[in-house]
Amino acid sequence: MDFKYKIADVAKEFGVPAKKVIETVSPITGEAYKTGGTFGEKELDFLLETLTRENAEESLDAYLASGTKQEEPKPAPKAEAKKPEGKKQEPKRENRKPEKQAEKRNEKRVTLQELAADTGIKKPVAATEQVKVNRAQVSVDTRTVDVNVDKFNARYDDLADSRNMPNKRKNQPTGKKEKFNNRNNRRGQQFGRRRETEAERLQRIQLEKARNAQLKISIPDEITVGELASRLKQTAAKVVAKFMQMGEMHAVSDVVDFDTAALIAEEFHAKVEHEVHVSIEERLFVQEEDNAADLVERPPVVVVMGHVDHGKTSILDAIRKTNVTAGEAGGITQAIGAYQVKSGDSVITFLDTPGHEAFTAMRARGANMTDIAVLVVAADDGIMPQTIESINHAKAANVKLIVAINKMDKPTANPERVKEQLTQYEIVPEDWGGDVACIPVSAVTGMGISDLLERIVLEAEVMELKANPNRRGKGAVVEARLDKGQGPIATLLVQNGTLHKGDCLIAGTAVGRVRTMRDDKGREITEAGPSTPVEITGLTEVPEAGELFEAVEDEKLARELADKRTAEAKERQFAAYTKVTLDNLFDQMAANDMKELPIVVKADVQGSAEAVKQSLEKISNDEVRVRVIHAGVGAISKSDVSLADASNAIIIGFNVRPDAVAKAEAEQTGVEMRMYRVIYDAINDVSDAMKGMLAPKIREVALGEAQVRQVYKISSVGTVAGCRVTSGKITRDAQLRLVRDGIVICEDAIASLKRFKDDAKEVAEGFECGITLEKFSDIKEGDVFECFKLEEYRD
Ligand SMILES: Nc1nc2c(ncn2[C@@H]2O[C@H](COP(=O)(O)OP(=O)(O)OP(=O)(O)O)[C@@H](O)[C@H]2O)c(=O)[nH]1
Repeated sequence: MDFKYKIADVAKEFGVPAKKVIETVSPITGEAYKTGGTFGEKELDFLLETLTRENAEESLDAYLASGTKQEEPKPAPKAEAKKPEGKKQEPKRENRKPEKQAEKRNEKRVTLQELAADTGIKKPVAATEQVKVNRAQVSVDTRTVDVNVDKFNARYDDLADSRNMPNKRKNQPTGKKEKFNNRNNRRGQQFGRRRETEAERLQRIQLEKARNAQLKISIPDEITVGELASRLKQTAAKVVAKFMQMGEMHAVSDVVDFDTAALIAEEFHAKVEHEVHVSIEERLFVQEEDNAADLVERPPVVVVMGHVDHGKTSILDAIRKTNVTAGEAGGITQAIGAYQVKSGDSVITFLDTPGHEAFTAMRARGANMTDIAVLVVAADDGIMPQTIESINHAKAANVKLIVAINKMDKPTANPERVKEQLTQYEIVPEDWGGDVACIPVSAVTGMGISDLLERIVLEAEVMELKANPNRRGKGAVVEARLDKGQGPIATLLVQNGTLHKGDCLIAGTAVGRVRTMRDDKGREITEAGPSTPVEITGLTEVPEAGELFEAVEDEKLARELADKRTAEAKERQFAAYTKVTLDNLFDQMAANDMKELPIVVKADVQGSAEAVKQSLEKISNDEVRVRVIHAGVGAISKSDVSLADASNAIIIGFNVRPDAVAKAEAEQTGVEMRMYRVIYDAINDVSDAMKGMLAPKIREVALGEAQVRQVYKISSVGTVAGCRVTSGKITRDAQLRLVRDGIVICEDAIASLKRFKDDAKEVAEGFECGITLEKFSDIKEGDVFECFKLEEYRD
């Protein structure tokens, strides 16, 4: 910024006539000035320079010595020190010793151009005009104090680097004139004050910091000692020492819980906050439990199971028909995989997914939709393998069981036999003193169907099934498909809350807004309460049956969660999902606090299945209870694998093999299947696994075969078999099995293996060798040596 100064003011301040100011400046700049006019900084600088030189002291020593001179008012500028030019030169001069100054005080003629260049004035001036300047003498004449230099120099003060100031003062010669000192003192005080203020300010800030900066740290549920130390801004050693003072020994890598860490942190006077990690799920889904006051009764959700051809579909049809005749509007146009029927004033929701496979497959995905399972048993057929499976699947899911003894219209119907058979599977009918309702029905004649419905309603009342309709809808996907026109269509069962048209929901990795919503009769509806099955469109992709869904407020967050789930699913594909296996049982017991080992047993005959089941259940110990959730006969099927998958069980096969589908399913789901031929081995393995001592499996690796061509008896060595290696190789450290006419005679180790007279490590195919065995000597010509080694392996 270019400052303008009034010439009259400048003259006044410098104590010289305005005319002199003009006369001094004008020759250099070449401009004409008026007394009442103004000029800029450069002119002022030049004026200062000239006046300073004119009033310069001959000798600084003399000047310093002349104490009285200080009183003499001199019309010299004294603000020079603050002018840029003066600033540039003054420190040089001040730093010089007086002698040096004297040496250098040679007068020198400086041309006006030089001076102008010095002062930064570019305007050409007459070369002849010369000003007598003594450069070495450029000094601050501080004797005149009348000049109000601050007026001109305030901006320099502001710009002045306070760091330079102390030096400046330090370099000031002592014994200056009083006024000089005074002014300097004043300035010194001024700067001193500023510095003091700065120091005070820093001190104050530090004090404040110390006071307020009581360290605030957040500690998660668990934290390592090292991490705690770093959050406390302490060394780990100090924190460990603090633990020791409190009577706890911890290493830096040890993990301590929140309470312990908080105690230590408080010892360091830190303020502790509990660090809570909020997952997307926690932010997205309603976390509060429903208030008891908000809960209202909801219809029971029922599924029908049973052996093939015992009449599941027929019963469901009969139920629907009963309902239609009862005047249900909308007719029989049941469009979706779940529907509601009325029994009296009550409503029952049926899942139209007959069979325990679908039921368990859904359960495997986390959906526990069913409250009651109707077990259909044909009165003429009695309990069949799939009936047993159904019983076990229902038990594993902990659902209420009602038995429908079907085909009662048939003359061969024998309900009593069915009841009797049921007791073998711990299902005791009511009329035999148990708690399981057995309702005789006929899907063909419709007999007993209403009794069955009434019974379902009764059981539901006892179960006090309740839900809160005044919350965002959540539930499970019953089934889903892709429609060419409408995109993904999903049948959902609302389990709690109310789902509205337009709601945003997430089901597994599928997100979207409910575009259309239809009930089980195909009617458009706008909202669906608890236990209501609906068919919706609007999802981005087809969710899997059994997937849980929930309506959410934040669609963006829901999409984020869907992405996260997709990524997790991919990760799971790569990292094998750790299912319980006998190999990892012990670790899983420790890590997951396992209290129960569920097992599915399959055997060749019922007798062995029962025997295996009982023997296994007996080996329960204090930590883990072995529970056989299903013991069946026949090859291991897909249904067994899905049951094991849903219940995190292992499968034990006794004299049976898995079928191809089950094998593939087990591989995919990571369900362990172990096959045994001896019950004792199965029992041993399970009990060893429970103790964490499961021996590794051992298999035989065939190395080669050799045929005995000749037998020599040598007194000092024993029996030597002269052999020819017919396949593979014979190695010195391997085991040998002696086979004679297809019968294994013995297994032994090789005592010596020689090629001619030399010891050999191994002999390859086509070569001859001499073999002696460690124990067995009755070797005969024509015997075959099978060479093998045993190898440990894990599945
Ligand atoms: N007599 C008589 N026959 C019945 C009754 N219920 C079902 N059936 C017959 O039994 C056969 C099988 O019935 P479904 O309803 O298909 O049996 P399901 O259990 O659903 O069979 P899957 O779907 O193959 O598992 C059909 O031929 C029915 O007509 C009944 O109460 N009485």
